[in-house]
Amino acid sequence: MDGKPGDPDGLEVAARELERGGVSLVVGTALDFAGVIRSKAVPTRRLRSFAETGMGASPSWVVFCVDNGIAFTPAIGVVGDLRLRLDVRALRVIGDGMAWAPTSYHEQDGTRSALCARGRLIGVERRAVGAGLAALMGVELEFTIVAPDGSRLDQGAWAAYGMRSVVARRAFLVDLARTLEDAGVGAEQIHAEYGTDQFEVSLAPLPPVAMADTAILARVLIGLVADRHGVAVSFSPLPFAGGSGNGMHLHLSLARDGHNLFATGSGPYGITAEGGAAIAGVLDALPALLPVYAGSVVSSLRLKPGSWSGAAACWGLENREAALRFLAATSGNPHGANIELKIVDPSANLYLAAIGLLGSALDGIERALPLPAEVSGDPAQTAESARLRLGAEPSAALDRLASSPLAAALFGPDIVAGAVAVRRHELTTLGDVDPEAVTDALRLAWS
Ligand SMILES: NC(=O)CC[C@H](N)C(=O)O
Repeated sequence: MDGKPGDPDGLEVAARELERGGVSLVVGTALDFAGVIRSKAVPTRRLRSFAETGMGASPSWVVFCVDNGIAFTPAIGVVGDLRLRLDVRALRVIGDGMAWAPTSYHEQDGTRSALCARGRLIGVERRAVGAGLAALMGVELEFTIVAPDGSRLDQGAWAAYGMRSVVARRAFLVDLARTLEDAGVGAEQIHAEYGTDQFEVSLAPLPPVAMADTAILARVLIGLVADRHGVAVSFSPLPFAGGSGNGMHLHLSLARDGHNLFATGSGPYGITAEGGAAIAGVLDALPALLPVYAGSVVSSLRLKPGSWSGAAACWGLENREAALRFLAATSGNPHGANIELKIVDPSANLYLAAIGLLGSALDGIERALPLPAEVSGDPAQTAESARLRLGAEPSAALDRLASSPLAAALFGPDIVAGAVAVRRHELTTLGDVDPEAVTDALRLAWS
């Protein structure tokens, strides 16, 4: 759209254009630390106000929990008011009379809030640029179609990656493809996954903030289209106990002066010294950052060996059991060499997860860490499999996040305390509940 922040007349003009185009409601989304998409909406006439003044939101918005409880911390209480400001540069018309844009949290004096995960990711992206690195990130969104009440749909038509699965859900998929195209999301694939009624939408690589914004838009649209077809979607990391998990795998490529750090060096598969250091940094930080990537009470149920969720703290070429799958530069890989963090799931706050991945890669480069040994087979079969295992002790992982100097540097102490508090709330309220009951309770929590 034409209106730019600081161009008030432009925003007034843009609002009138949107109204003429049938847009009556402008919705801004914000992710809380539990990974739930929260929103504020205004009549289109109020576009400028949403972008410039922002709409009020209590600081507690960032620590809302999956059950809508609030995990207060010493710094995040009932007093105070933040302003949610719409980033109109990312605004898209999404149909059904609505337009959407991401928001950032600001203080009342206009400065960006220390609790704003999106603002922090903007900072980390700038840090990469300042270090002479071009970072691109891609994301894969897995989800499961369910009945509106969260129960299973008819399963008779399902085959893993099956053509008959596509035929059975074609009305939804065709509408989804068109809706994603109309909103400019840039989906690269829309396909049936392994689990019953599980699908995946993968998005083209973008700079980190744009990637996270676009992924949230895609999730909103997937839910909107599902609703049009009388179904719902589960973005739970494990919708049904004993079934297939939903990942939100994050890809990262890094280039210096146009040279891909994972393809133009003399290490294995062409990995450069800096590329190896980036891989080492990401792996080194994994134990501490795990709750940022896959921290919900159902995430630990997904992170099991043999589920392609990458539950082992290692890397390997095309290794789907490794937390970091390495994708080499080949003619079959149009986006070039990159690393895929497979442990990330849809309960993550994607801004925080992107900060973790990019920030720990930059940390590895700054410390010039050596590339760790590759694990080329199934990590569960190696002698050190117990040491590599991720996700087994969620409470200990929260302690590691709370005391991690890297996490404090990347996210700031207030975000770390808030992120730990929402996950502790889940462990306290649902940690002892059996897998059937907890997957039932949270099936639609991230929808
Ligand atoms: N194709 C795949 O890689 C499946 C991934 C798996 N669904 C997960 O939980 O991450």
